[in-house]
Amino acid sequence: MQKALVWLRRDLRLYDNAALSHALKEAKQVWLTFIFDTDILKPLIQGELDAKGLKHERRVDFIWQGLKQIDEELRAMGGGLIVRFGKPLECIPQIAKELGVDAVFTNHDYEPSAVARDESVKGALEKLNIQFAEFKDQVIFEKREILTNSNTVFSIFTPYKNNWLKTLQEKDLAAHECKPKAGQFAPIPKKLDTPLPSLESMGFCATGIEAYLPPGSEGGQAFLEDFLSRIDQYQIGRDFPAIKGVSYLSTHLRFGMLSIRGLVREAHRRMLAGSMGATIWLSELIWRDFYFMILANHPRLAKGASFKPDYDNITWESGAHAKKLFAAWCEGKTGYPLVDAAMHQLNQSGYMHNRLRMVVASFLTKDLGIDWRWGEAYFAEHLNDFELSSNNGGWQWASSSGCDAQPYFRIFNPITQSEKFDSEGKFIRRYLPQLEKLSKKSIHAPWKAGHIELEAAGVVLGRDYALPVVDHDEARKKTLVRYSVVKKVSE
Ligand SMILES: Cc1cc2nc3c(=O)[nH]c(=O)nc-3n(C[C@H](O)[C@H](O)[C@H](O)COP(=O)(O)OP(=O)(O)OC[C@H]3O[C@@H](n4cnc5c(N)ncnc54)[C@H](O)[C@@H]3O)c2cc1C
Repeated sequence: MQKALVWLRRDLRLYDNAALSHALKEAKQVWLTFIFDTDILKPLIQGELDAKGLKHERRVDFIWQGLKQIDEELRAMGGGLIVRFGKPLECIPQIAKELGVDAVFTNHDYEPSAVARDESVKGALEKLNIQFAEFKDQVIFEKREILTNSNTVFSIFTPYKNNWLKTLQEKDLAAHECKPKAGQFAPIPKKLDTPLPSLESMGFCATGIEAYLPPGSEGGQAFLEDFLSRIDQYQIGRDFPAIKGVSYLSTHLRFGMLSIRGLVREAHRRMLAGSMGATIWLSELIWRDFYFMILANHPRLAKGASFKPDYDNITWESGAHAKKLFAAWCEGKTGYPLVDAAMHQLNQSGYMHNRLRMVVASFLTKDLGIDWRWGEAYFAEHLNDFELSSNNGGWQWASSSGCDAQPYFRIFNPITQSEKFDSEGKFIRRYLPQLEKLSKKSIHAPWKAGHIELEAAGVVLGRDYALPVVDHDEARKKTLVRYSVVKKVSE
């Protein structure tokens, strides 16, 4: 093949990239492109805007900085990245035609809307006699590669994981070599060689995300190295949000700035060498594959369906009261410090620790009685690492409607969760400085503290910090009644 175009989407790296590797093997000249999709980005420009009318959107900034790195790397090798702000269905065939390529190479995306987009782009390219070649890249095993003995897809994690581990071979983890020959990254023809569209020109402002989340493969690699020095203790620290126990790699993984094969290779090797931390971490990476597999096989989940249809019979709170409770949850004003600190972490940084995602999701659905879909949508808007498959999986796990979810009668107590996983209140103090002076006993439930302690700590409840919006014990009883419809339907 003479010429190929690689279309980058959620695989923003120039190493161990399946589509790029195949293109470099098959074509004499290779170009790369990325499209800032107006169908995805335009709806984001709403709500609060800055004085220039620009949206503060960390993910767009993070992607933009990652692309800048790729462009610089490619230019150093004689090529460059062709970046457009438009509709892929129009841009990809147009660029492919102008370059005169024989094929467009890309990696699989499993979200139903992306699958539909790729089908249309493929159709448009076919009309131009241009091949569309797709590859597995962002997971180890996809779609129907891991099946039960009766050839069905798994819906329970542990047997899926066991089968996944049994199936795994060295070739599944081998890196896709991406070594261009001299001149193989072809210079961009003048007509197509426009500068990277600025964030401003697309309606976004710089967010400063790079200060705490260095973008690109370089940033991901630095985070990975830091984590590998701690991985053996992962199982000890991973549940405690105040300590640096987890990898913080989810956003780099989300945008493919790191290769999943590289991460699994590291974890697997260390697991075989006896590291408990690596064993548990590998399990988390398998959860990621699991949820991708679930979404690929159950696309209805992207349309708001409960995995277990019975759960669609639940009547959630509605009306002005529900909206008020939801606003308190979003703004971190529920009066439950661990929940509120977690929501502040999300709002301030775009990240929330896994333990806290479980706590706040349980609180929203089982303490406030609010539909998990509201929480799912809020996370989708605010998480830097937002991934439809894992987010949906996580919310349906917490609300009990998901595959392999926690039983509906298991209701996290936000106070005991706080006492157990933030016993000193260090995480709470970081995000709720107004509670800083409360004792480690009172900080989990300030309304239980005596007047003297509150006064000494300078806290007036209802002024400096919210009074609890619900009583957990009462909410728990209400939830058991709310979920009883599920029990009745299932019986
Ligand atoms: C309600 C809810 C919503 C969630 N939404 C998302 C989301 O939108 N995007 C996302 O990547 N994860 C999501 N998760 C899973 C998990 O919370 C994050 O992956 C994790 O907190 C990211 O931090 P980390 O990279 O430090 O994780 P680590 O603990 O270091 O884990 C390493 C990697 O394993 C994967 N992983 C870990 N836990 C899970 C899990 N439970 N399910 C699937 N993959 C997992 C992630 O890719 C993560 O980066 C959600 C969990 C819940 C309960």
